[in-house]
Amino acid sequence: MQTLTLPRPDDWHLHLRDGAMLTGIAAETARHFARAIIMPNLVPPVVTGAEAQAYRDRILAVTGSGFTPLMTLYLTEATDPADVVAAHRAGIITAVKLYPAGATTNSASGVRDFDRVRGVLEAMAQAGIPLLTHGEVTDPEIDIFDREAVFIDRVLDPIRRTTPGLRVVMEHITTSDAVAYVQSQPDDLGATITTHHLVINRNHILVGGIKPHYYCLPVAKRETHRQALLAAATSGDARFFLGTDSAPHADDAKESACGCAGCFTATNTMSILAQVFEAAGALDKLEGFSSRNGPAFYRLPVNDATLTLEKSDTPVSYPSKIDTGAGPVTVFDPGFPLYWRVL
Ligand SMILES: NC(=O)N[C@@H](CC(=O)O)C(=O)O
Ligand SMILES: [Zn+2]
Ligand SMILES: [Zn+2]
Repeated sequence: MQTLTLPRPDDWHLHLRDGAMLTGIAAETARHFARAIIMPNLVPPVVTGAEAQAYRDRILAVTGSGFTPLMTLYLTEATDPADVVAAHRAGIITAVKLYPAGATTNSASGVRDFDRVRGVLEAMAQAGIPLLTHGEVTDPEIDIFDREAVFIDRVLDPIRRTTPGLRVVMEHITTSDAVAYVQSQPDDLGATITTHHLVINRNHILVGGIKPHYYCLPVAKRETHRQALLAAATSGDARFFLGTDSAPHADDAKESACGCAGCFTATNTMSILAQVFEAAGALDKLEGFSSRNGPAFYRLPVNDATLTLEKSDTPVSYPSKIDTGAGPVTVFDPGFPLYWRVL
């Protein structure tokens, strides 16, 4: 029996939601991951240090202390730089999240005019607080498949040039353009890659009928982009690390005439990744991607605890849905059987 033991992985981009959904899904992550960067796009969003602290307490009440939620603030044009710096200094927050207004789920309170957050970004650069970006422009003229590449040119690169020292994570990258941009920059820039973007391309969403459970933002691109993401994730380059962007929505909100964006992958992420990395001939690179590169970027220790995966001869079973008090949530289906089981 083949086994693989890793330092316990972390998830550097995760949606846990709140209330009944949080209660129903938090264990799916806490079972395998030691820490996660918790996205702040609740309704209403997590914008102050006090709100982040209260949200952290609600998460810990569900997970218990074996899991460490690393909190983020949702950047708005009214964000107070002093509050951000104080929350960071007090150990309440790890990073700040930039959503262009209207770019994705619950982003209406995000940023419209990037000049209006310059003061916050400068304070973050000085204090060493990373900025996490949902990297898509919202200009209706720009095709949805081009929105990430245009964001890099029009928004991200100008922000980084005018804010020296600002550490940035490009979240959930989906294009070869983003991979190339990270590779061209110094190591104050990192990027998370999701599990699902290593598995699906846009055909999975659209061929043979529309598949709402494969719809997320940024939307999956053509196959050449998936291959670029896979090459980056398996390259050993420490600037690329796992952020699942596991984003639960109740099935009735996904299977709708206007379905929500988000794939829920917490349950089977580690099994899928082991399989994908093995198929790419890079099983030895999984440890860096899921357990070492993220802590290195965030200047945190690698976890002492471990996680062991075992390869079976027969496919492992996992639930197709998680029942939550907020309704059932469909678990991402990679479209192939999984043989790696987390022990
Ligand atoms: N990725 C998604 O498609 N959805 C996320 C938001 C986000 O990460 O952009 C969500 O909150 O549902
Ligand atoms: Zn996003
Ligand atoms: Zn997300």
